[in-house]
Amino acid sequence: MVDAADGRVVRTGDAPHPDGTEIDPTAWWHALAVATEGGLLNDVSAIAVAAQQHGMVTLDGEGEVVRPALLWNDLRSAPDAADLINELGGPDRWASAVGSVPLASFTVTKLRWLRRSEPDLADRVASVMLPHDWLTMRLTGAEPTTDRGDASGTGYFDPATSQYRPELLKQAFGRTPALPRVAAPGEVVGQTDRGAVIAAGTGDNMGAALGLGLETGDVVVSMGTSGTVFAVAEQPSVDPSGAVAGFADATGRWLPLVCTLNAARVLAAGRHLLGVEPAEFDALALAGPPGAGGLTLVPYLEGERTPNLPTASGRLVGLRLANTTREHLARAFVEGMLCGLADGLDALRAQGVAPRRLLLTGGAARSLAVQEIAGSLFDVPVEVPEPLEYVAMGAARQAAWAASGAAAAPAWQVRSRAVEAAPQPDVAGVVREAYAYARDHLAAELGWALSGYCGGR
Ligand SMILES: Nc1ncnc2c1ncn2[C@@H]1O[C@H](COP(=O)(O)OP(=O)(O)O)[C@@H](O)[C@H]1O
Ligand SMILES: O=C(CO)[C@@H](O)[C@H](O)COP(=O)(O)O
Repeated sequence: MVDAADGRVVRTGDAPHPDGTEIDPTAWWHALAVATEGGLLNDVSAIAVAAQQHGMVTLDGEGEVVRPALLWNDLRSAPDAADLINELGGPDRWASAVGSVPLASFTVTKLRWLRRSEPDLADRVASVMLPHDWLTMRLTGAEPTTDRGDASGTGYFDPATSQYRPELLKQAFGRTPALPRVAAPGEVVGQTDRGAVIAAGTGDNMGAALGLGLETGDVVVSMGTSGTVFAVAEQPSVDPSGAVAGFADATGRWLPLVCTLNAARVLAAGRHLLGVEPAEFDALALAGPPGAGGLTLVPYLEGERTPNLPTASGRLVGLRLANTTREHLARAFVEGMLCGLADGLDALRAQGVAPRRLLLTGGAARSLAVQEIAGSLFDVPVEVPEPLEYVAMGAARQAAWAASGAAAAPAWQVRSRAVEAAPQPDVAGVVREAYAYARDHLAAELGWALSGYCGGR
């Protein structure tokens, strides 16, 4: 909860999300009740929901949930994604139709999986929506709505025209269930019982972009469960390689974005391996030499989405007597995670994004080792915004915008601190070459050639 005048945080609440990649959406409703216990929302004038993108919430004709929602990081629909790409005539056809090449995260592939694997349940589906759409509908008690930003992660919405592509939904699912109405940026879509206005809400990355007040030249490197690298753009983007998803943002612009499956939890795995807490892990990583003495981690611990290697596992290469130390290992985990995101930055550049500064966000941005090593590894100045939940800040800013009835979101100041470590192109070059070599070998063993990915680095 923030003060609409200046974006100052007044109160916060939270509730945990269970592990796993599918969940009954009612758990989100209960989590909202826990997070707002004690009347947190009683005197608010406006609310918006920002939530993880993609996913699949299916409802029957009575509005009841048909099956647990599949989340963005559920990879069971990877073969369905490949089928859909082939059926339409290749990745470039999808990129031109909906701005993105559908991977297992995208709703359209999950619907194909449902039709193929659970046809009886598929037959019961009357409407399909996204996590934030469902929660918003529960709050308004009215017709379901979505926004351009989240809709652009379905695979059946064209962010360039802001129109659904029902023929693509039909191709995937055999018919076209009802879809939420796409609300305009800043629109009021309903009211709570207490009279607070409800804004359209959006996907989490669009929320973070709004919360951070992104401007041209800003690139966010977000390290939460997913790793995302994104920027606002004045034009839609189309990347047939599939590395960059051409999403819409929450303001009427676009949000080219690269998403990896392996970010903060790679560091958690490193801490677990070494049996240390975050502060000690950071100290170890900073004590390890740049390049970790030739030790390289390709961090595909959850399979990977970008590059599209859903069956991959991680790989640690270059072990020698001299580098088999706790310091080298911790350093290799941080560098491996950041190299995956640096590849993402290259993919954004290939789409015409010209970064002037990087903003590190997400839970892992709290790590001093991540901050310092990012400062030397990336070839753009790095800043760390003051630690806030920027997805929630974006939802709040959208809510304040809707309540104001103004043409644009209110201007709130975002404070950030420059990371002092300067880019070290020579060191970064060596680290990234070693990473690219290990990454490409891993991909080749899985039968994939990544030539063209990130400029063939
Ligand atoms: N100091 C830290 N160092 C490294 N990782 C951290 C630190 N603090 C929190 N994290 C990690 O951040 C993650 C949560 O980040 P968050 O951005 O909230 O994720 P989500 O994408 O799930 O919203 C957790 O995996 C947690 O381990
Ligand atoms: O799929 C994407 C972006 O396309 C993810 O960024 C999800 O939107 C959610 O990520 P976490 O909040 O769980 O990290």
